[in-house]
Formats: sequence, structure tokens, C-alpha cells
Amino acid sequence: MTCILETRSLNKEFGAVIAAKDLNVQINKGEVVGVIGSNGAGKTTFINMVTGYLKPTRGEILFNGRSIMGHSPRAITRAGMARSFQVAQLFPEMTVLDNLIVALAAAESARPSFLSPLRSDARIARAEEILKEFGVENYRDSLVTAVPQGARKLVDIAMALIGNPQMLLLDEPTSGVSMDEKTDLMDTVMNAVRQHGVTVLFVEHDMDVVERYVSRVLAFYSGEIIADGGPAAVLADQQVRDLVTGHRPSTKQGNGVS
Ligand SMILES: Nc1ncnc2c1ncn2[C@@H]1O[C@H](COP(=O)(O)OP(=O)(O)OP(=O)(O)O)[C@@H](O)[C@H]1O
Repeated sequence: MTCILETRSLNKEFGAVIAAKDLNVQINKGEVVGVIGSNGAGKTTFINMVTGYLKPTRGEILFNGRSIMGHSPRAITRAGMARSFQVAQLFPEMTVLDNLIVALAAAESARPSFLSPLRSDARIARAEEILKEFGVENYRDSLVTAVPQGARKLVDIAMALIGNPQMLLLDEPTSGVSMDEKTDLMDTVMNAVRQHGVTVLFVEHDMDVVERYVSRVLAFYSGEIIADGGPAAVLADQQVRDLVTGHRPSTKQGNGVS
């Protein structure tokens, strides 16, 4: 197994609050990792640090074996680590199609001009393919503010995948999405990431989604990782049940929580 993302003794303090305490994590290529934890456990802090949005207080972050400490979010995206946010980061005054066209042009580092406009036939055709891949072609010409939350999330994730990242970090991909839409959304996202061969790490509050889609779970509590292992094992772990999931019924037998 090849390690794609590693953190060594990663710490983040906000004054007296320890939001990350000695996080030592190794994510291997191809893994689908779920990050769970109650509010304020440090999940977003972890994602913000590894994607360059937040400066760690101490520690080291390696992506493909190279330090990315101090690198800007843009440099980290270029190196192959993309992310989506809890609230989809789209251009609200633009249509779904135009949002994708902007992302395609950005991935090509294109500079628009009179002779080479952003809305080229090639980009429109590629954007239409992506709309189909993500099942949101019906919203092609809708303003992003006018489409349902689930479709908006899909457009946001599709945009994150446009630069062909090796790793994708998703902050609560199903938040604000109705129960009915969650499975369709996650099936679509997982199909896309499998096709692109992308390693995925996502923050999730819905344990049914975690059980269904991840190969590994990191359970955060108070800035620390209290369990790391297969979903059945982590969700059955007593400490996780006490501190994170609140004694939801466990459906599977545990195996190998470390
Ligand atoms: N910019 C900040 N300034 C001060 N404290 C912060 C800041 N960002 C996060 N914190 C604190 O750090 C801790 C971890 O917060 P974080 O947002 O990472 O938790 P989380 O697990 O993502 O929570 P949620 O599920 O609510 O999004 C919390 O105590 C939070 O109040």
C-alpha cells in the first residue's frame, strides 16, 4: 500500500482550545475514509490544515511523501489534493453550466480573450459530459441558487474533480441534503471517484452513510483520534459509542479497531 497523505504530530491550538492534538494519520492510495466526531471535535480543523486553509501550530503534513507545510491552498490543489466545503462554493450569479466552464478553464490555467473566450465549444461539450456523469443535466441552464441542495453539492464535487486530483476531501457532502437524496448523491459521487481512481476522505454525520460507503473510519473527539479502523469495528467501539455516535444500534460485528 502506498501512503498518499500523512500527518505527523499535527497540532492546532486556538488560544486555550486544542482543536488538533498530535494527529498521526496515514491515508493510503485508493482508500475511502470517513471522518466522524461530534460538533467541535476537530474534523474541519483537520481538513483545513491538510488543504492549506489553516496553519498548524506544530507538526508535519506530507502529500505523496513531500512536505506541504506552508503551501497555499492553490498550490496544494495543483499538487493533486482537491476539496469541497460544507457549503458548496459556487458562483451564485452563474448557471450550473457556466460554473463548470469556469472550473474547466481554471484547471487549464486558461486566460480568456476575445479570440479564445471561456465559453468555447470544447469546454461546453466537456461540461455537458460532466453534467451527465453527475446526473444533473436537467439543471444545465439554471442559476446554481435555483437548484436543489443535493444537485448543488454534486456540481461542487464535480468541479473539485475537474482538475483530476489524486485525493478529494469532502466536508459533509450530505449535509442539508434530504434523506431521499443522500443515497443517490453518494452513489453518484462514489461512482465518479472510482472511475477517476481518487482517494477520498469525507466528514460525515450520518452513520448510515459512513457504514455504506467507507472502507475506514477516523473518529475524532476533542481534537484527538480516538478510533481508526474498519467502519463496523469503529462504530461498535464503546468509546466511540459513548463519545461520538451516542449508542446508535450497531449492525455489524467489530474487527480490529486500533
Ligand atoms: N477560527 C477559530 N477560532 C477559534 N476556535 C476555533 C476556530 N475554528 C475552530 N475552533 C474551535 O476548534 C474546535 C474544533 O472545531 P472544528 O470546527 O474543527 O470542529 P468540527 O468537528 O469540524 O465541528 P462541526 O461538526 O461542528 O463542524 C472547536 O472547539 C472550535 O470551537
